[in-house]
Amino acid sequence: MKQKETLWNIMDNHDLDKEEAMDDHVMSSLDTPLRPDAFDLSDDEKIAIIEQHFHGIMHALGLDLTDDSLKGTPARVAKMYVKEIFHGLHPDNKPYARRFENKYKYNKMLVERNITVYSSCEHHFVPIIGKAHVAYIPNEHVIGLSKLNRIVHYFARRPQVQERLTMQIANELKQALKTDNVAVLIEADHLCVMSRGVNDVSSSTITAEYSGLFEQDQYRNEFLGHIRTK
Ligand SMILES: Nc1nc2c(ncn2[C@@H]2O[C@H](COP(=O)(O)OP(=O)(O)OP(=O)(O)O)[C@@H](O)[C@H]2O)c(=O)[nH]1
Ligand SMILES: [Zn+2]
Repeated sequence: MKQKETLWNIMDNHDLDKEEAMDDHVMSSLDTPLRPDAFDLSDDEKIAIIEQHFHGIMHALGLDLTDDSLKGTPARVAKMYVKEIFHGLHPDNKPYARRFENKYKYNKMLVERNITVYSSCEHHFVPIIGKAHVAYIPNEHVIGLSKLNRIVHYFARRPQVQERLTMQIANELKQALKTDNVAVLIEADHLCVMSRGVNDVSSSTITAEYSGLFEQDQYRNEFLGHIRTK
């Protein structure tokens, strides 16, 4: 049972029947790679372990951890990881997007653009900073505007690659809105490209996912037109 609960916990799909989901669940490439025991520890237990390890990293770098300014850093970093920048690893922190009936029968495109993306590159653990633009064409349901931002923020607050972040957001929107008519475009700067390695401060990365009606040029172009308008 413990194992089953854990499998359920790592799933991002809140719409599936729980038992059915547990029976059917196979890790897909869309899932953030997590161990089955990922949620066996409490946040406080995780913070204590990370603090200890980060202390070790700073020590190995030769830093004096008795220094006033440095001594609190391991605890600060640990708390920041668990409670802030990797907050979206835990399904309990997933935003709940209540569906409302599409009473007005609005059947055109809704675009939420320039949603701030603060994420972390899973290869180097440095920031990815950018903007997400999301759109949908409703069927029977709509959700609150802020939930679109919250869904982006939730998936961004994980170690990520931009492609998977894009797909996870698109997938969640499809489930939350009960429609395939979803578009997600992310433009972002990767600090791992800008501040180290290839040291290119002028390049940026664009990823996009289009499904349902957005696979058609007409809708895709309308979406791209909206996000380009100032
Ligand atoms: N596809 C993809 N690659 C990413 C993303 N973020 C970082 N990377 C790349 O992941 C790769 C990791 O490759 P490695 O060769 O193992 O890392 P590295 O030696 O630090 O590579 P350099 O950055 O080229 O110095 C790098 O090319 C990064 O630019 C992302 O969101 N998507
Ligand atoms: Zn990186």
